[in-house]
This record gives sequence, structure tokens and C-alpha cells, in this order.
Amino acid sequence: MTDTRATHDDWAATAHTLSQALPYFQRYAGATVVIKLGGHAMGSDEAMRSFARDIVLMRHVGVNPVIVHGGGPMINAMLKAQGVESTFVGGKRVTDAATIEIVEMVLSGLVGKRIVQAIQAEGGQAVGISGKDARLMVCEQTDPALGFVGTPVECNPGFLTALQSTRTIPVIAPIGTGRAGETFNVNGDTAAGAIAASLRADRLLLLTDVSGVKGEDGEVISEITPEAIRALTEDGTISGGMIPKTQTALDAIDGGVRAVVILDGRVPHAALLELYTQGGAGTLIRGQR
Ligand SMILES: Nc1ncnc2c1ncn2[C@@H]1O[C@H](COP(=O)(O)OP(=O)(O)O)[C@@H](O)[C@H]1O
Ligand SMILES: CC(=O)N[C@@H](CCC(=O)OP(=O)(O)O)C(=O)O
Repeated sequence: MTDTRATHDDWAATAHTLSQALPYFQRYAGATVVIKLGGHAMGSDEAMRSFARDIVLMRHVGVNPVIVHGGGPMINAMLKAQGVESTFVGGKRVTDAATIEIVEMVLSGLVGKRIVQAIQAEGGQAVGISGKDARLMVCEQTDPALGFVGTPVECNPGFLTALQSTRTIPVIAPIGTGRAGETFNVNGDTAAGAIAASLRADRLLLLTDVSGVKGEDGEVISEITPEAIRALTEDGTISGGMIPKTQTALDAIDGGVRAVVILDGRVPHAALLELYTQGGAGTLIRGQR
């Protein structure tokens, strides 16, 4: 008897939570939300299942989710198996001709398809593409010293909105094409920012393995201004892999994205918490619109 009561109370709590989410469901119905899933945030099969389920739920309540993924640790493992060591400059991998082939194989072939399969296992429809497909991300070389690393200069948002009209969730690997048909390695955060700006997205969520941008005291900053980002980068508080993330946030906002959030993708249901509850965590960078 007591057990039945407890279960009933649990259900009542679940129903209450769902009911509380109504204003958020209404706010984000029809919104475009670009979610960047970093390699460090991907984790176990169970974490991937949970992420995929959340994305399918978002789709069902009217959000247009666009996934852009990373896969740095997976690329490192494959390069190591081939006896190749990578170096990073400002959070970007120095990419020679042999490395770009492995990067493309790992991102488009392995990581992207794993996410597609996970979404489809939860009942969604997803398609794995890279910035080469439909000229989604045309790039210029970022810096000759980085080799085949590209900066997106032109996107194809019309192709993504066409996918949205069939409720298909794009899963995008950060590989770009050059105007002369070269293949470029694009930092996952940079790619997500360019795509979010081209769509004038309502939200860009950068899911990583830290709880947000940390200040000098090591505490997460819940909301940060572009000026503070510049100051913390200059004094070295923001370093390594956090540089492309914060730079992406600034570029995305300049490009018309409403808001960017940098948050911990290892927290279960991180994206749902951010969109559908008051308990959204991480660091918010607000745009102008
Ligand atoms: N000020 C900072 N606040 C938080 N993380 C920082 C900061 N400066 C550097 N970092 C580093 O940035 C890392 C996130 O970047 P990265 O490893 O490239 O993530 P991902 O694989 O998710 O793209 C964190 O794990 C942390 O070590
Ligand atoms: C140019 C560049 O650095 N490209 C990245 C692309 C993958 C990525 O960004 O992965 P995470 O998001 O997991 O870090 C790389 O080669 O690692």
C-alpha cells in the first residue's frame, strides 16, 4: 500500500514537472536551436542514448534542433594508433594532408553516424552530413601555419531549413570544402557558430566537459559580456579549448544568434535543463536581439 502511494507521488511529481515546462515548450516552439556536442561531452553509450532521446523530445515539441559535433578525442585515438602526434595552436589542430584524411574519416564516418543511429533508435529521423554536402560550409584557409584548417565563409541555411520541413534532424561533421574543392578541418565550435549565425538561431548550446566559463577564482560565471570575454582571454584565464568556444560565442552573436550558452554536456539532460527549466546552468552570452 505504502509502495503504491510512493509511486503515485512520484507520478504526480513527474506530471507537475511536465506541467511546469509548458511556458518553455511554448517559448521554444518553432525555434531553431543549434547544439554543439563536443568530443569530451559524448561519453558512454548510455549518455549518448540520453542525449539522443532529449533531441527527439525537442523535435516533438516543435523545436528545430541542428546538431554539430566534434570528436577531438576520437581523432586523437585514431592518429595515435597510426603513430601520428598532433599539435594544437589556439585550440586548433595543425592539420597536414595525411591528418585531414583521418579527421574526415573519424568525424563523418564514425562519430556522426553514431549520433545519427542514437537519434533514430529513439524514434527520430536524422541525417549525417558534413560541411562538404550541399556546400553547407565553404571555407578559406585559416592560417597557412595550421595547414588544412578552414574558416567558414559561406553556409547554406536553405538546405537545413528544407530538412526541417521534413522534421529531419541534421547531424553535421565540422569538415568544410574550399572553393577549389579542398577539404578543410574546422574546429567544431567554429562550425557550430557559423551554422547558427547563418540560421539566425534562437539558441546555440555548446556542450562541453566543464560547467561553464570559469573566472580567475575558478568559479563558473553565469552570464558574461563580450568585454569580459576579451579581458579574460587577454590575461590567459580563458585558454586552450575554451578560446574557440568563447570566440564562437562572440562571432555567433555578431552574426545574429539570440543567445549562446556554454554548459556541461556530461550532466544528464543538460540541453533539456537549459531550455525547459529555470535550472539552466552554464555560462550565458546574450545577443542583441
Ligand atoms: N576559463 C576557462 N573556463 C573553463 N574551461 C577552460 C577555461 N580555460 C580553458 N579551459 C579548458 O577548456 C576545455 C574545454 O575545451 P575542449 O577540451 O576543446 O572541449 P570540447 O571537446 O568539448 O570542445 C576545458 O576542459 C578546460 O580545460
Ligand atoms: C581545426 C580543429 O581543431 N578541428 C577539430 C575538429 C573536431 C573538434 O572540434 O572536436 P571537439 O569539439 O571534440 O574538440 C580537431 O581536429 O580536433
